[in-house]
Amino acid sequence: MTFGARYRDAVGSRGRFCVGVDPHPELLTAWGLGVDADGVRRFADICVEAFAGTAAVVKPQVAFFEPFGADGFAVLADLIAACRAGGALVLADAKRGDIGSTMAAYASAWLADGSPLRADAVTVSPYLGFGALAPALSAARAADGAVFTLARTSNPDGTGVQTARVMGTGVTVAQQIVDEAAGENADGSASVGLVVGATRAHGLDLARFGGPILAPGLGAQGASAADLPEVFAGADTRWVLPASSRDILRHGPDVAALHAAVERTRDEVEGALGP
Ligand SMILES: O=C(O)c1cc(=O)[nH]c(=O)n1[C@@H]1O[C@H](COP(=O)(O)O)[C@@H](O)[C@H]1O
Repeated sequence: MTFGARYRDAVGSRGRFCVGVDPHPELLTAWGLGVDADGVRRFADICVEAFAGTAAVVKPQVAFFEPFGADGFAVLADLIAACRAGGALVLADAKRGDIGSTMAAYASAWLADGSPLRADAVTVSPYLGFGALAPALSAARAADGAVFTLARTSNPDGTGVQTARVMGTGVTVAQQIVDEAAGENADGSASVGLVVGATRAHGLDLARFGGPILAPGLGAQGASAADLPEVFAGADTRWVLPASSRDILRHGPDVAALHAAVERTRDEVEGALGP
């Protein structure tokens, strides 16, 4: 079953929302946990309980596990496996990007069967050239998984480079990434997703893009569900996947409150985007 089919099933039954698992040190402390591997493990266990059976997509932010070394990666591996076992798709937010031969190794870590970190999808950065992502795209297809490539990020610092014109064309860097990603999805597999922040007008033509569009920025970065129809006017909103981390996680460590926050935000998103 292609990633596209699995994705449609997940959002069809659970709604369009991606919850981020970002164990910031401040959140660990606010949850009464230590800023150490044991604290991250407890944080992850609570997130599994609250999200694995509810959210269509769970997105662990790898950066917050890395400071704990091998112990942090062991927690991450268990979180990924438990969320997948609970029926959520897992998008590992690792933002990998390197020369092609190195991308193949990254892709096998996050997408190959048998890897301890095997997720359904991984975020990648196309700024060593979209073509450098080719081994990751092949690995994604082989695994019925996906890579989500940054296009127009939610942070203000990205604007200069992402809205620059590609030499010899009138097309922005971000639009060229969208167009190349759309070409990869022409086979209908939806094995390439985009990352387009929900925080502002992105200036992209997304009309021909047939794959998931991760839209981070809800809550802590200022975007709201009510902004989504305008920001994603012109896109096929069935593919838009709004995401939030801190605005959900601030309701922890109470499992019921976290669960309710996901359902509430998902309902707001579904209401705003419409069928
Ligand atoms: O790829 C991402 O998920 C991402 C892309 C982007 O443009 N902006 C962005 O905020 N993110 C990630 O989405 C999460 C946002 O967290 P909150 O601001 O707490 O909702 C973080 O893990 C970011 O690394």
